[in-house]
Amino acid sequence: MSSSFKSNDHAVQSIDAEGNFPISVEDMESAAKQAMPAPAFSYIASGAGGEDTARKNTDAFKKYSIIPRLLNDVSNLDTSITMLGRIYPNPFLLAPIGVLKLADEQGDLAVARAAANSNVPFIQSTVSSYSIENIAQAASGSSKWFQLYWAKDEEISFNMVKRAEDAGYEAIVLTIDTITLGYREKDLYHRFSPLAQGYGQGNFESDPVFLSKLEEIHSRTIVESIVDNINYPALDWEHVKELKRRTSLPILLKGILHPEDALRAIRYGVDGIIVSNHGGRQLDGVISSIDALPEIVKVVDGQIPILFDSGVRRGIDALKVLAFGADAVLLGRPYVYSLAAGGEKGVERFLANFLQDFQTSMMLSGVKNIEELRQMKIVNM
Ligand SMILES: Cc1cc2nc3c(=O)[nH]c(=O)nc-3n(C[C@H](O)[C@H](O)[C@H](O)COP(=O)(O)O)c2cc1C
Ligand SMILES: O=C(O)C(=O)c1ccccc1
Repeated sequence: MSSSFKSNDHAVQSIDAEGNFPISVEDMESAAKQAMPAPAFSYIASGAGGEDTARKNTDAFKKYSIIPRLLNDVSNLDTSITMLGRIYPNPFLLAPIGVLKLADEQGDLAVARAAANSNVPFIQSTVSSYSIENIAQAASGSSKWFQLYWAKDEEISFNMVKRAEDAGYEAIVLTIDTITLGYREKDLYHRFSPLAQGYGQGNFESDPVFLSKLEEIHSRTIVESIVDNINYPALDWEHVKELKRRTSLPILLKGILHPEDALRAIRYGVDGIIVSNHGGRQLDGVISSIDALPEIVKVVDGQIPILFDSGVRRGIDALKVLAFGADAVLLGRPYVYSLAAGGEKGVERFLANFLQDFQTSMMLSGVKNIEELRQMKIVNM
């Protein structure tokens, strides 16, 4: 029960003496709320505007149902997928989430280690609390991707992409829905900006290109310069072309909601898309991610991988995403709550529970591998 996970001096203590940890995401969220100052918790949990889209993301899952097949010997489950020329043991990745030090002093380092120990790739944010090199070292040998917020001064972006390549990252995720930060009423009320407080500068304070530019503009602090750089409303399809010229890594676009944009991504030679509304944190009033998915799957027609996030809370949600024909699922807020509630061990617990929930759901749906799962019957009733 969440009530037994009271505020803690250090997050790891919220796994109590008996080794208990919250099971449901709802209880993890309560534990995280108790472990963090109110503005920080609210930053993570809330959405933009009236939070209608954030609410819809989770609600919309409930209206879809799976129709299971039975008597299909599911004693040997295979949860692996092949994507972008690699085999991944699970159809899950950890969504890029910035400023993770808000939840735990070890931030991304703890998450990257837990992800590595759980065989789940970690997507590192541009505005992570620790640097690409720190994280590569903390979780060496594991699968990692890099998420890019295009910088106004593009030499900074290209250098970060190069650093990710050098550190062995496997793909670049260009986030296209955050050309300016969403209008987040709760953060405005709390006057809370984690970037301004220095939680998101791991990749900048370690970047020689960024630092040399900073010296050119003496009046700017690191923080002012980061904020100025990642606000980039000029982002356009031409930048996608340019990014393709600059890296040999696969490029995925994160934040696709319109089928025409999915098709355009294919025309521009993009390697994959992530159907996402940023967890309802950007434009309130946009379609829920799961409602956007089926039409996109239809037009993309298997040409490139389709990944998905926003609203996945349980194994059955992930099952529905894959049943609609997506290739992989990104987990977001739940792992941040588990980090705040229990540090690195908390994230490991959450991932173990989530994978168990997912595998149980697969078995009870009568599918033994992800290809069978993607053919499963899903209805809106
Ligand atoms: C606190 C927080 C910070 C985030 N930071 C980033 C980021 O730096 N880059 C990015 O592409 N998405 C970021 N996201 C969005 C996530 O990648 C993902 O799209 C979203 O969390 C999915 O919704 P869900 O958490 O409700 O499942 C952030 C989300 C949260 C909650
Ligand atoms: O809060 C977010 O959703 C996000 O993407 C972000 C953007 C800038 C800094 C930190 C997080």
